[in-house]
Amino acid sequence: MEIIEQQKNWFLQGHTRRYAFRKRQLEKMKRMLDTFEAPLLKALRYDLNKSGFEAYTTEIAFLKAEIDEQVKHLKTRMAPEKVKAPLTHAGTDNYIIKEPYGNVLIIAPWNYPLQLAIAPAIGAIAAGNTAVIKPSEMTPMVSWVIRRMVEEFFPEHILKVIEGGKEVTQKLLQEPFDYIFFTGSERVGQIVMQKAAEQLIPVTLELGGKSPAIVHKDANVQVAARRIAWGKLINAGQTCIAPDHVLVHEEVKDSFIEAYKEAVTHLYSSEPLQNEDYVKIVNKDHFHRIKEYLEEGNVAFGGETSEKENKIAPTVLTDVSRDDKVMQEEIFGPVLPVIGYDELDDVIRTLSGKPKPLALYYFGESQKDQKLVTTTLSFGGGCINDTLYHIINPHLPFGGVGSSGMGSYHGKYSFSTFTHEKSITKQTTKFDPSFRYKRDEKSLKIIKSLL
Ligand SMILES: NC(=O)c1ccc[n+]([C@@H]2O[C@H](COP(=O)([O-])OP(=O)(O)OC[C@H]3O[C@@H](n4cnc5c(N)ncnc54)[C@H](O)[C@@H]3O)[C@@H](O)[C@H]2O)c1
Repeated sequence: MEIIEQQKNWFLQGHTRRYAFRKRQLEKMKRMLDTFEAPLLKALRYDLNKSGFEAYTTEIAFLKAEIDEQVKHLKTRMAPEKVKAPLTHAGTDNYIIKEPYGNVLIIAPWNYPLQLAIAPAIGAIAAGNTAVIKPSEMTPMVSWVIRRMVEEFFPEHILKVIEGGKEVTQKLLQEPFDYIFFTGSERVGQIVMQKAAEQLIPVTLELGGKSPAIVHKDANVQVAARRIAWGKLINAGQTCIAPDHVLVHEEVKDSFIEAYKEAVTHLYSSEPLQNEDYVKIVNKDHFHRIKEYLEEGNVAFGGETSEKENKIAPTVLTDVSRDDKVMQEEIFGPVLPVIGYDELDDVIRTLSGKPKPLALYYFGESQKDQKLVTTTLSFGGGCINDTLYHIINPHLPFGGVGSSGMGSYHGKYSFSTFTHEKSITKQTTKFDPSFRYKRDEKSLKIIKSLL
């Protein structure tokens, strides 16, 4: 593809290695977001019915904060890093060169269509790469605005947006990119990794999964319900780290459901489907997929749907079984199965046997139990007594593990994701210790003592 050749050639000329260049591009990105704020908000409303508040806080503000963070630390992150050396290396200098990979491919999903297309690009550009972004075809208006704004602010040999569906992505996956950053489903993540393997292209995979919330008997149930409702219902549950289902101690199960209902009413009124800021389900296929889950359990509250608007009310399902689809698939919608348990150890045992989720949320006051859950179970990241908040801290790496992904980003982790750390030992020519050239007893003794 011609554009990839252009980006590669331009990269090889060395422009992106300079601090001033990178800083300028990041500042330009921020101006781009400012200039296109109104069309972006409109497009997010059109594709997903995101309110101005939700669209700004979860997409635009997030990106601006990420740009500021990268600019603030850019010089330090770019600089070669001096490291220590063992005595065998007396006289040497040892350092790591922060080398950009080159030409990066970013593939984005539809649920935070702006944030998840641009956040990796911020990291890629900060680290000195050129990039091609493939936004999601499922949110066509947002993708169109992303393409238009990037075209207006960036020459295509630095940053280029290519719109299209899976055929376009598959074509792109045949190109000799130097790095692939994919956000999306586990199924497509496997395809991307297989294609990348053919050319041994390094990848980051930001995938999904069923992220559980655990509410133990010593939890502040009101607070837990409010924070779970908030994290579940932002974007109508179409969030990769949304709590997928709740495992709640039997002693507090009823009070949790009651408190969750109150929290939902407080957030979206008693008729959420009438709330004009309540996010819609992205398309009819997903609408029907989620609606079918309602048949699988007992609707404790909610359950209303509007096919005309593609909306599903916040719903609590009880009496689901582990074989139900709702407990097998990533829900990615506002339906919350609530499952009771008696022993925390049983919960840990059950979760240990499942694929590693992208997030896990534990609610409970005992520090011993908090430690037990967070250190025994493997998951991408999460919170104690909250949901989603870990993703907003740029000092924490964000990413999955196992089936929920590999690699991480945000803040310094974005910079290092798009950077090859090249190790250099600079040897002195002032002396040349002879022990390394000889194979006698004395040399061996010296080497042993130095090591
Ligand atoms: N870990 C994260 O940060 C994160 C963030 C958001 C969403 N997700 C996950 O993404 C999923 C939802 O997003 P989605 O439905 O857009 O994901 P998806 O995997 O269907 O699509 C993601 C991208 O891959 C492309 N694609 C789709 N099918 C393809 C194919 N057969 N070959 C090549 N490319 C293909 C799409 O065009 C899109 O750009 C959920 O599983 C969610 O958990 C993860």
